Amino acid sequence: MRIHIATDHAGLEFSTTLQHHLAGAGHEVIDHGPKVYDALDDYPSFCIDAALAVVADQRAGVEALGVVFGGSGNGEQIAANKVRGIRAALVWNESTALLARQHNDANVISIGARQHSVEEAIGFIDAFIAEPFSDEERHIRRIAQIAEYETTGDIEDHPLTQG
Ligand SMILES: O=C[C@H](O)[C@H](O)[C@H](O)COP(=O)(O)O
Repeated sequence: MRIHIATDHAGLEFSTTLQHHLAGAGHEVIDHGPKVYDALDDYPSFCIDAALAVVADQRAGVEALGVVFGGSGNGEQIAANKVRGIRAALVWNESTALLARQHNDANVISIGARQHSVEEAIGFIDAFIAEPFSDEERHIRRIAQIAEYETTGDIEDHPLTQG
């Protein structure tokens, strides 16, 4: 699996540990920055670059996911979700990591590096990467509705459906 990583100053130390961990697990890790510590750096460009790379890889048929993190993970998730085709999930425990894949087919995980120990966060990321999408019809339908809005700027009224 190719894993695109981005953070900001709040997650830089964690990023180094995480990259070693993922590479050791056999993943191809691509670091979208930052490369050096700057307490005044801004997360959007790093996270958007990583998200664009995930979408480009997936469109080309390459198995790829993204990992973004900062102090809270909130801004990083917001930035990644601005990229068309990205479904970035803010994850804070193992259950949300698994559900992000099972229900949402999330292709980016966002984590608050100031909210967890490195070991805890690595556990969430490993769980996220290993978990497949459920492929269940109701989840496919809901993801398609989000994509419909993303593509057309419009969303039909979808009547309540069983499932
Ligand atoms: O949502 C944004 C992230 O949590 C940032 O990592 C955070 O806002 C950075 O905070 P500061 O600039 O105070 O270190």
